[in-house]
Amino acid sequence: MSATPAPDTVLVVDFGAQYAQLIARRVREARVYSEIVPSTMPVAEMLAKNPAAIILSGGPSSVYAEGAPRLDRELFDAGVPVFGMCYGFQLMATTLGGTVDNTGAREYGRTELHVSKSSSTLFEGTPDEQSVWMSHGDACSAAPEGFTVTASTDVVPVAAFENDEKKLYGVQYHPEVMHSTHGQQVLEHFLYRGAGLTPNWTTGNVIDEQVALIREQVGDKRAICGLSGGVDSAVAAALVQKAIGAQLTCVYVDHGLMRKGETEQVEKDFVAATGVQLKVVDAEERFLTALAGVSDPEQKRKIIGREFIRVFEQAQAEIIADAGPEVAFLVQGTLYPDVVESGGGTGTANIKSHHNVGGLPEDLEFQLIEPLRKLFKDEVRMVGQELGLPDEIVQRQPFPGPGLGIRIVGEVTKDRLDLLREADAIAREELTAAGLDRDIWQCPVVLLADVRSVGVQGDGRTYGHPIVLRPVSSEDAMTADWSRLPYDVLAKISTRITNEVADVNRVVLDITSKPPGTIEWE
Ligand SMILES: Nc1ncnc2c1ncn2[C@@H]1O[C@H](COP(=O)(O)OP(=O)(O)OP(=O)(O)O)[C@@H](O)[C@H]1O
Ligand SMILES: O=c1[nH]c(=O)c2[nH+]cn([C@@H]3O[C@H](COP(=O)(O)O)[C@@H](O)[C@H]3O)c2[nH]1
Ligand SMILES: NC(=O)CC[C@H](N)C(=O)O
Ligand SMILES: [Mg+2]
Repeated sequence: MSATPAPDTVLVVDFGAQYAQLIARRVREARVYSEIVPSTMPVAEMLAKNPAAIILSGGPSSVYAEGAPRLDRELFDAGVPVFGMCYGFQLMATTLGGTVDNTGAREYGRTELHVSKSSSTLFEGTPDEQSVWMSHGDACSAAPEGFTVTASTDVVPVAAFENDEKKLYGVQYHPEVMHSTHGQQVLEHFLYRGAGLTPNWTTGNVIDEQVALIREQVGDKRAICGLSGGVDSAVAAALVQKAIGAQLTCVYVDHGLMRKGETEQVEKDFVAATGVQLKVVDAEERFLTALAGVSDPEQKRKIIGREFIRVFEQAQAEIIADAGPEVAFLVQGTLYPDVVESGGGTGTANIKSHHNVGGLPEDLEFQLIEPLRKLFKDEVRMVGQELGLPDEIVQRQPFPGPGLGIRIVGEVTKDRLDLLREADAIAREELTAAGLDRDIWQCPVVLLADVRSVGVQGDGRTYGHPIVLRPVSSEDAMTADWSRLPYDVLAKISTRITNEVADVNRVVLDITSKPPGTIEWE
């Protein structure tokens, strides 16, 4: 059995850009399949992938500096359409004989672009004056021979160029960010007009392709899937179930770090929607014992990651003991950003150990099945919808695998978890009642267990803990902004938490974007 042929692929070459993933997403939004490769990959290897087009990302280096990442000229002579953005644009310029240096013409942020050739491939049908997002200190002062300059700004004479004959295009700005008002249109012009691609990639293709692959991989063995109630594992499980039906058993680990009502919800919603076999493991004592006395965030994360796998192994043994073929596979809801961040990117720093990637023990007894590892969250939601999962599952806000364990700043204890569960339930209830669930990406509720402050309640002195509300808006959790929630909703949450949750006498709002803050506090 063979899977469907690989779709036309656009390679996004990552020069250490903040936005390489965003570029890949925007290409997919244009319904063309894209993948990210590091700029250290030899050009021959890139071309061997037979890309339909190549996009060169931005990056922090200066093209003229020693040791700056470069590309073999062969890439531009191979007949593959190329679109350079910022550093990629500058690299294309210098490699092909143009001039780039530090002219003092720096631009950061919103900039007015003057389009001089609106009939060009990239700018056709876009206005002569448009807002674009710039972030550069170097500038191109002369385009390579054979290129037409198609746009400028008040400070840079060459802000875009094209060589239609060779299918080479470049812009100094960042068309991938929202603030570039016609960015998506320009990108689509490159893909459809420049590279001649057809917008036909859909998440539907992914389902057929993965179902075929998984059937082939699993054969007549069995698989388990860690099911958290979250979107990723629910969609992964539904996809694998479509492929191998009853050969799949889902395992939900109640590690005592879940929110109020979560276990019941998984049992009710997911089993009702899919009819999947579900094994619920009560592992609260095991996790809380392992976490006793630990307050360092990374240590907590590693302990939780390790205990998860041990529970899956135990479940595996129990399922095998029930008779039937070997349980050889572990299904995970790993997404593309997880994969890129844990090694694919160029020199990305390790900010937090995520329990399901990188944190897996060396002696893992399972082969992994990760059908979503090429997809972004919004695409996973689309796959879920196509698989017929209900909105309550597909549109759920993300909740981290380590659960409330990383929302208690300080040691994790049963009492503190119970307290936080109450506060979290109130916040969620009020946000839902106010109809705000779709407006926010997620709203962590955090207990500062080692902080106390003085309060007055019922004419008496209190010395209680603060609760932090962290509502954020985001597209993919890579960057986020704090949500401007209506004051009356915040007031209601604050009043209810301080009235209803013992030992909490203060509610504070986190108004930090990401960066510099992350979404979770630990
Ligand atoms: N309580 C749990 N029981 C079993 N597996 C879990 C549990 N929590 C997390 N996992 C596993 O870890 C993986 C990663 O968790 P993560 O929170 O990133 O994804 P998710 O919960 O499926 O989706 P979402 O990001 O929407 O919360 C899940 O896909 C799932 O396989
Ligand atoms: O499954 C998970 N395991 C983890 O260890 C983990 N840590 C953070 N998150 C979620 O990831 C997103 C980004 O979070 P941060 O800004 O805190 O890094 C947010 O959506 C977080 O809720 C996790 N999810
Ligand atoms: N964002 C970028 O790609 C910047 C490119 C280059 N480092 C500059 O400053 O001009
Ligand atoms: Mg989750």
